[in-house]
Amino acid sequence: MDLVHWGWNSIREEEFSIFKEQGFCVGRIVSEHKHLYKVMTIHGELHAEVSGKIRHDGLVLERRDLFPAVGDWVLVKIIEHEKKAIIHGFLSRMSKLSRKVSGNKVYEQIVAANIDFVFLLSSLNNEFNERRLERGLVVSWDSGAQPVIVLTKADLCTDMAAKVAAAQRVARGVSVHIISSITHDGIESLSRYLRTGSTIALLGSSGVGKSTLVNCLMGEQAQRVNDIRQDDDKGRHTTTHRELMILPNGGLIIDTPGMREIQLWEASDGLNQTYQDIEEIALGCYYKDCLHRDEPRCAVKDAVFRGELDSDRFESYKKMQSEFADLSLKRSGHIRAVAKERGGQYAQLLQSQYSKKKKGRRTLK
Ligand SMILES: Nc1nc2c(ncn2[C@@H]2O[C@H](COP(=O)(O)OP(=O)(O)OP(=O)(O)O)[C@@H](O)[C@H]2O)c(=O)[nH]1
Ligand SMILES: [Zn+2]
Repeated sequence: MDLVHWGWNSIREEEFSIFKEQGFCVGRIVSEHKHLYKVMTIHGELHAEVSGKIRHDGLVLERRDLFPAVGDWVLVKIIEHEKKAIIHGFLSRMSKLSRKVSGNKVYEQIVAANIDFVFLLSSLNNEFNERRLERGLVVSWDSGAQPVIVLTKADLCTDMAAKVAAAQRVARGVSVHIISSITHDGIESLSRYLRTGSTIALLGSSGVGKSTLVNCLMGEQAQRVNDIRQDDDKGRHTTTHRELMILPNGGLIIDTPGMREIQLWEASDGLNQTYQDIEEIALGCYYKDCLHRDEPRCAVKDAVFRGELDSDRFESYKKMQSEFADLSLKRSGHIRAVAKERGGQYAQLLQSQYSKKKKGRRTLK
């Protein structure tokens, strides 16, 4: 098995060399289900579980970021006679698509790691929504990967020009592709991203056509099997299909269930990158830390008033700004609660997990 097709390169090799000396084998997570993994290694695909230490630190210390995600390069020790592997850690993440876990908990859930491009899918039929595209762009930029807007179901669209213009208004420098996975129109234009070893994650609401696009790109090799039941030595458990797949013409694609809902996790570059126009106008606000709400001499509100900035776009920006502020508050509350319940040491660990992402990122102003 040549891992180059799975995204392995000289930078990874260098990082791995020290672990190699320690007897570790390396592999890439191709699927995950309830902390049971499938890992692609030079020996082929193996079932894997995390080590007791990762499980302990991840669950007891609530360090969810220690669990590997689809796309991660993991360090494993292979148990020959059991045909399985134990994951002891992973190589640094070049990018990660994160969201908040559902419910009241304030944990980061990593849905895909080490991605080069996020294909942000939006269908060109009645579900088309500029505001949703904006949210998707914020999340995509925050991942550290390059977003690409893919407008699907072109064959069902009757007002193409208006919708494409709307998408381009939102895109601001991000490439927009118009495709139909049924007629194959526009599919060829995506080939520039599908280079050997480059990883693409698909992001988009249920029904936008993610699986159909995967099938289309996979061509005749398409083998999307639904969840299957498998017997193994430990009894029956559910395994999922592969979520990281190699495309026949090069490139890898990730399609996981976690990519249906676009949920914010942390304010960082994403908001700035998506709303560069607002950031530029805001340079003219009287107060340096203007939130463009009740402050006097606010250039952004003036621009909306003069009709130079779309008010819906501004509202969507403000809404996400509030959501991020709310998340930040919840995280602080959570850290305080953890400190009270378990002591300062655990709280510090949690704090470091939260602040790790902030490093090197621009704040709003
Ligand atoms: N006409 C047309 N239909 C499409 C196209 N792409 C997808 N569809 C249809 O849209 C429906 C949903 O497509 P899926 O590929 O299952 O959507 P999905 O994004 O994977 O949905 P989830 O798995 O729920 O997240 C299916 O009935 C597809 O046949 C397209 O380009 N044109
Ligand atoms: Zn302002």
